[in-house]
Amino acid sequence: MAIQWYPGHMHKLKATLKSTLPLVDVVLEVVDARAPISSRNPMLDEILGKKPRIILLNKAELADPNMLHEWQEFFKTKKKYKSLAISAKTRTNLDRIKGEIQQIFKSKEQQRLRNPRALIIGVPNCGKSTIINALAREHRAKAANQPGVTKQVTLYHAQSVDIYDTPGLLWPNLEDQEAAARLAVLAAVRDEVYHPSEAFASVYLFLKSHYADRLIERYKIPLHDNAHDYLIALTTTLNKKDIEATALLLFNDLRGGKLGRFCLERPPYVT
Ligand SMILES: Nc1nc2c(ncn2[C@@H]2O[C@H](COP(=O)(O)OP(=O)(O)OP(=O)(O)O)[C@@H](O)[C@H]2O)c(=O)[nH]1
Repeated sequence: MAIQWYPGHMHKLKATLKSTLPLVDVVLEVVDARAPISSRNPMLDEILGKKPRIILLNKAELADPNMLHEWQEFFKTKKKYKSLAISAKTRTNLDRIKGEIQQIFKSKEQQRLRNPRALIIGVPNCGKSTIINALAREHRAKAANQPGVTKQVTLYHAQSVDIYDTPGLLWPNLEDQEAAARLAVLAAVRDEVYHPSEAFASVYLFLKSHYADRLIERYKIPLHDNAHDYLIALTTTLNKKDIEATALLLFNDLRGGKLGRFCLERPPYVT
């Protein structure tokens, strides 16, 4: 698969975070609730160090509720950060983000002098801008360049919290091909950079073991042992041009909720 890691990005990420982290009280790390590990950059742990962090499992309204619950339990066991399942689209749990930020900020001396400051970070398409818009509503204001902060960072004054945005800064760990495939299915990487049939092959067994009934109900054909045979059969049934077109159609059905709420991975300790 042609999904690749871009080496220059880590250097830029480290440099930008080095100048921005001292300015903020908390980091909001946004992940996709349907693949919370694949949509994280594992090096972020090391770079963020001890900075208080809240992991936002966004797009929760699209995620399989049972698996989402497993993920929430998983993140609860991690002492390093808090976690919240949210939906920027349906505005679920957005007030709790501000509540959690304020709790972290409470221990700071400056609390009466200024708003808490949060840095929002996450891989492309995880929903950062939508979250900022939803949090800020009519109070949103984009500030000019901040001294000492690279141009990569923008400050928004939301109501009762200031949010630093980092567009295009964090890239997923695309060296892990399985994780990259999940991101491809979730539209977190551009369609041109991968072969849909290969991405589908990576998620097929997971879909087959957890969502077989939904696939059968929607496409009315039995599941096959391997992804390739299944795609060939489905291509004939749906009268598509080739298996790439069929895999893309399937992704669009998944992304559009036509196969119901789903996740593409479970916490490591769940078998
Ligand atoms: N269903 C659903 N869609 C969401 C949610 N949050 C964001 N989206 C959608 O996800 C897509 C990406 O959202 P953005 O806010 O642009 O994501 P971003 O992280 O700022 O993306 P980059 O600018 O690429 O870094 C958009 O189509 C949003 O409408 C959510 O909670 N639920």
